[in-house]
Amino acid sequence: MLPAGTLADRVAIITGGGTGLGKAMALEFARLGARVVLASRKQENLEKAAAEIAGRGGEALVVPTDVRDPGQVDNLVNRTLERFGKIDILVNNAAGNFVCPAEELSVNGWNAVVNIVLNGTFYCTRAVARHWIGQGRGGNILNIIATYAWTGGPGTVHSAAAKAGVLAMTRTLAVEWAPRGIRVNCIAPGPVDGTGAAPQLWPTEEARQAVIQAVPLGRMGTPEEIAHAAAYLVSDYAGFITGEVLTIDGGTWLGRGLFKGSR
Ligand SMILES: CCCCCCCCCCC/C=C/C(=O)SCCNC(=O)CCNC(=O)[C@H](O)C(C)(C)COP(=O)(O)OP(=O)(O)OC[C@H]1O[C@@H](n2cnc3c(N)ncnc32)[C@H](O)[C@@H]1OP(=O)(O)O
Ligand SMILES: NC(=O)C1=CN([C@@H]2O[C@H](COP(=O)(O)OP(=O)(O)OC[C@H]3O[C@@H](n4cnc5c(N)ncnc54)[C@H](OP(=O)(O)O)[C@@H]3O)[C@@H](O)[C@H]2O)C=CC1
Repeated sequence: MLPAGTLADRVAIITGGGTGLGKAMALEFARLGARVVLASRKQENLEKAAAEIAGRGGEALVVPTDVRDPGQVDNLVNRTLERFGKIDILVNNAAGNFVCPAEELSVNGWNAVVNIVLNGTFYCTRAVARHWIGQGRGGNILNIIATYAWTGGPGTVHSAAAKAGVLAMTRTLAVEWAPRGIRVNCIAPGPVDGTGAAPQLWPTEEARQAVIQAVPLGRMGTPEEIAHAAAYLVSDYAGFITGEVLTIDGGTWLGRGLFKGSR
């Protein structure tokens, strides 16, 4: 666990910050001293998370935002600057997902997920980086992807394709903006319990157990485990890391040996 004060005086925008991993990251960043800006569509979720942060002595600004709309993203950046005067960290965490055979996926279904995950990440990234570059200062971007960005993800072609795009965006911008002092990294979580993923991806206990069976460490991850790693990557401790993917999946994407490693 990083010491309190690690993110002192930092201002962090976290998309999808009202629930799941986004909320866990917001709580952890606030514990470390950051002021956090929570952005997603549902004000009620954002307000609840902000109240929890305030209850622990932190400071959170709520800006209802649909990341698919570049105008709303500009508003997010402007509201953050009005309130805090600067931005240090952007976490592109917002996502949508559901399981659907590719041949049955509608054009709207494809667009709904790709627009949130790939386009939304670009709109937020561009808006924040334009500010940084205009000010001649650096910053930190963390993108939340998934291991099927490189393994493929049967049943989730929209999300897998979009996350692969975000991975390529991360590596591209890490190099393009390194001379600007902007670091760009990813976390690729494996299955994590207690978030909005559950009803979409493992809606029954049977489905959940089937997912756990695929994890060499034999359990799902926790939102807090992802949040601790996220805090490290956006902190000065990770100052020489850019363009990287930190996989936190209990060994899942590596698969199993044929003769050892079976549960
Ligand atoms: C070997 C096993 C290894 C296992 C390893 C597991 C690792 C886990 C990896 C997980 C990686 C990623 C996880 C996540 O991203 S979790 C995030 C989950 N959270 C959410 O999805 C919350 C937000 N979601 C939403 O807002 C919605 O679900 C949605 C994405 C659909 C967007 O909402 P919106 O209101 O904009 O969209 P609509 O409801 O109007 O729908 C748009 C079109 O999409 C079609 N649709 C919606 N749901 C489904 C479905 N379940 N099946 C098929 N189609 C669907 C909908 O019908 C609309 O299309 P049409 O207009 O054509 O009808
Ligand atoms: N949980 C898991 O097992 C895994 C999760 N991930 C990734 O982790 C991240 C967080 O997911 P998780 O916490 O599990 O799920 P959640 O459903 O809890 O989080 C998704 C968040 O995205 C927000 N969101 C969705 N659409 C939009 C939009 N158009 N504009 C702004 N915000 C939006 C939602 O808020 P609202 O509805 O208010 O807009 C919600 O807070 C995602 O990137 C996901 O792909 C990756 C691998 C595994």
